[in-house]
Amino acid sequence: MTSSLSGRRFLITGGTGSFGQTMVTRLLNAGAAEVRVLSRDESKQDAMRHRLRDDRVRYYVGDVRDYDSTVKASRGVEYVFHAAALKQVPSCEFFPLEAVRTNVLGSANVVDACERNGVEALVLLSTDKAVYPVNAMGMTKALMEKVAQAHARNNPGARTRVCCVRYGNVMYSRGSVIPLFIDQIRNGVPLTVTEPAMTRFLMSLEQSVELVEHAFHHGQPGDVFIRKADACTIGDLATALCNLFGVPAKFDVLGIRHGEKLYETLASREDLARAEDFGEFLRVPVDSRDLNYALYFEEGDTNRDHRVDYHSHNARRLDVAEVMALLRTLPEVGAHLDEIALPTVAAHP
Ligand SMILES: O=c1ccn([C@@H]2O[C@H](COP(=O)(O)OP(=O)(O)O[C@H]3O[C@H](CO)[C@@H](O)[C@H](O)[C@H]3O)[C@@H](O)[C@H]2O)c(=O)[nH]1
Repeated sequence: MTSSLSGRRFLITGGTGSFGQTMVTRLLNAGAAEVRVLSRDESKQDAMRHRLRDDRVRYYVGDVRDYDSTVKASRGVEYVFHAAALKQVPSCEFFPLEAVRTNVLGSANVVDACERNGVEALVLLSTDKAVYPVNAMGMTKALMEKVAQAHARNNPGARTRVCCVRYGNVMYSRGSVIPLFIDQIRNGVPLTVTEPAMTRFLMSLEQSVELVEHAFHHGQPGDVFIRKADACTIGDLATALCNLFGVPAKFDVLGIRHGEKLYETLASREDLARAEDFGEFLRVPVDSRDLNYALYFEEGDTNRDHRVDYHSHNARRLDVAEVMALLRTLPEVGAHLDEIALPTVAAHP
């Protein structure tokens, strides 16, 4: 990816988040000429500015809900990664219209602004929760995928190549369960496990960035790219963390929260009927049949009946030892482990 990024100009919406910060650093290291960050929170931008100290990064305070913000931020850039979203499941359940405004209408603003400004490629970040969605976050991300696909289908001569990526839980992302469990371990309280048998796909931040890079290089208009991943139960994840920190595994079992599923689906059987398998990645091309009624109603899809969805209950399941090994590879977990391994320095009298 390095050579093709060198000298190019990028925009990352939601650029101060976990994904955004990793992507910004990667683009700078690859020699990007300019990386813009569009986000709402000026203080997070300020913290990032101080941390990076790189003139190639430009900060735009704004909101994807405001079309004007997206037009201004994407003017003159060649590539856009759209990560800005409302992504906490419980809060989207209580405020679904807010999720519609950011995840659906905001994403449509980004698509339209890119097209208007002649951006070459736009990659939108989706989630496994968009497949057979049961919660407002997943439903709005599913609609975001539809907005991207409709742009491709309705505009064969489009200036912007728009595609999506879909992935599962990113380990140690902000507000997610792993940092929460580590806090609970450090505070000596039982871990609040919702449902020990619940499963989730596990992915590192680096792997999510690689997926976006893959889509950026290989995506055709309307594609959805999926990265295959291993899964584990939440009970095993909690046990693995307790084992790593050398504390007994004690849980408070809370029960499933608002809008949660027992397992997540990365690719539906409908996706798999059209998907191309590239080993680590799946490419699901847009269903490009047009709205010609004869074709729409008479030319059915015969290829999906015997397929099984790809979900976190039937994906490769990591056991406790494997989850421990995976957690050890995360720099943030390593830092916590180093901290507790440090010998205590005797206080001066
Ligand atoms: O106190 C807690 C909090 C969570 N969980 C469980 O841990 C798992 C992961 O939870 P969390 O880290 O909050 O992630 P999700 O709710 O699965 O959603 C995350 O993962 C999605 C990808 O599937 C992203 O799109 C979302 O933005 C992100 O919040 C779930 O099974 C939860 O039920 C607990 O057991 N105890």
